[in-house]
Amino acid sequence: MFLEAKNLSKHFGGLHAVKEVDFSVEKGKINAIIGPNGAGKSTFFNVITGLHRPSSGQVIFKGDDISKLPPNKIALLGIARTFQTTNLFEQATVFENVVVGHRLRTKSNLFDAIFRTKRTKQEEEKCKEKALEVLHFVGLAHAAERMVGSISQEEKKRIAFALALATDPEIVFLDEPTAGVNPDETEELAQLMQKMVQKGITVCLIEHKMQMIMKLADKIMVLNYGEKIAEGTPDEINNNEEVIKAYLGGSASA
Ligand SMILES: Nc1ncnc2c1ncn2[C@@H]1O[C@H](COP(=O)(O)OP(=O)(O)OP(=O)(O)O)[C@@H](O)[C@H]1O
Repeated sequence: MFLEAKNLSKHFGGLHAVKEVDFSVEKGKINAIIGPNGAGKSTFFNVITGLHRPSSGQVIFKGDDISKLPPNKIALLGIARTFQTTNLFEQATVFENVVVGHRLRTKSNLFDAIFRTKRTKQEEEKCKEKALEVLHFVGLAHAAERMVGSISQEEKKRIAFALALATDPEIVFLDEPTAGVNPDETEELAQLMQKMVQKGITVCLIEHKMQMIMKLADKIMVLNYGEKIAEGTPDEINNNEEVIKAYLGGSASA
């Protein structure tokens, strides 16, 4: 098993945001989590990526229980994530925003930094190379020196992907990666996710855009009031009575 949630729950006081969810992320595939607003999707991501400790249950990555590890340790294992609202530095360049991603993999300490040791210089070079590589991958190399404040929403989404990729992940968790962009841009970001999978990275995303997710995902889990109500291929989800009742017939947006 690659990455697996086992009987995972997260409570906030009396509120069961995630309730006894079993889910395994398929390696090398596009895995999607859908569900109405407040269904627990982001909380599920937060528990898996270490932002929240689970109330009960486990997260197993390549055989090890990672449910009590802090986010930086989880990221070091090769699990990256993006957020719904990407917190980028608007007054810095695209390059400067992305270069920090790979610092996760560096070992320089305060001493190295103060005395600009060989190790620091080599590691800084590596971070710069990595930033250029991932900006190229996401199609933003030409915009490297532009200020983030002056670029489009779609380009900001690409920066979020680049930042996650700069950590050298095996799996990326993308929280609504196409929110706030138009249909053509949505299609381009979907292609970028496919390109990530072709590169050997496993993708797990939260998405509200149903048409897009039905075309893109290999596997879908549906959450409703914190509980998994269905799991399967897009076809299986499309034809699932409980899903239609809880979600597709209700607040879904195209
Ligand atoms: N830190 C928190 N403290 C208290 N309650 C929270 C916290 N985070 C989330 N919740 C609650 O948990 C429930 C699930 O929220 P969550 O954000 O995970 O849902 P979601 O499916 O991602 O929703 P959306 O699609 O609107 O982003 C909601 O009722 C929310 O108000």
